[in-house]
Amino acid sequence: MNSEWAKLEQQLPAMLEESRKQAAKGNVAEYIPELAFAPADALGITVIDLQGRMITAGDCRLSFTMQSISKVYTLLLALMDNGEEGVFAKVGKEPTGDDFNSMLKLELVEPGIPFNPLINAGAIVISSLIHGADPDEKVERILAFFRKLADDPSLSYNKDVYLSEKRTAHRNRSLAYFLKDNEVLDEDIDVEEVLDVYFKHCSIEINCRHLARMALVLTNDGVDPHTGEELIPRRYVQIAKTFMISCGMYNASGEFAIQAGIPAKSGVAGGILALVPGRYGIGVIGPALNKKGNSTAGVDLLEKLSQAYDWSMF
Ligand SMILES: NC(=O)CC[C@H](N)C(=O)O
Repeated sequence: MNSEWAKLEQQLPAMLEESRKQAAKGNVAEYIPELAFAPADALGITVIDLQGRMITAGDCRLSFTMQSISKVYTLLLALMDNGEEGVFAKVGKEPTGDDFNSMLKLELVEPGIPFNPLINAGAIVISSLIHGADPDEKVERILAFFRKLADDPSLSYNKDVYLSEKRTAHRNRSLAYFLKDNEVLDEDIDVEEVLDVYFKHCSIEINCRHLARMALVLTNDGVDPHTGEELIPRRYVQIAKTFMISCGMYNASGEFAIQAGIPAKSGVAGGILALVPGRYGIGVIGPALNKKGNSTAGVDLLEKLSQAYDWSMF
């Protein structure tokens, strides 16, 4: 393993430059206007191991918003707040095969609960399950949890991205009102308040090091590798990692499982959080996306790394 680390350190910069070429095949997300300002040809990566060693390459300093990556950790907080039964009464456990913001199956399949917590409809329901007296308290609890996981007390959400999404989220708004009509969001729930929590956690600003560190806690079964504190019960980490394999890369999760075979979660700002179980936490940023909403260069780099170092779990 030590020799793998040394090889990785040596080979990563060249591999990254090779994968960067894939950025030209993608486009930066524009449906949230503020995301369109991201540098399309950027690619960066940070890898951290359980001893706390770190390797970085490319544009690893770039700041960006978590977007859908945050859904893995709001799911974990919702599980810690409500238990498995409470959560899975409201969201399912199956991939959809549809786009992440699709409404299709909500009407098509009874009982109208979202198929899983990583599509937008599912994550909006998860936002409604986070404990807190009001939206501000819920957001504060999410931030406090994420700060511990990322080991950075200054973590916060990006106001410009939050407001940009809030202004333009017609589709998410329609999903949420549909869920309210289906009574998946209870009668006493204010839809706009739930959406506000959702937009804010999607707008949490991070860099590759934060992602790698958040992944490392999952790699280590929920235990902070440095303090030894249990931050997440192991059972819930197991659930989150399973969802990352089956749904983490949207409707390209099957393809990614075949090519890379490691748990991962992408977001439309171009971030990917990935982990090599028992070994590494990985954060990647590459803002240019393919049609399914995953970073073109980021996916290419993770697939090449996994194949070169035999990381697939399968
Ligand atoms: N796929 C994503 O990253 C989607 C998150 C984004 N905030 C949205 O709701 O559309």
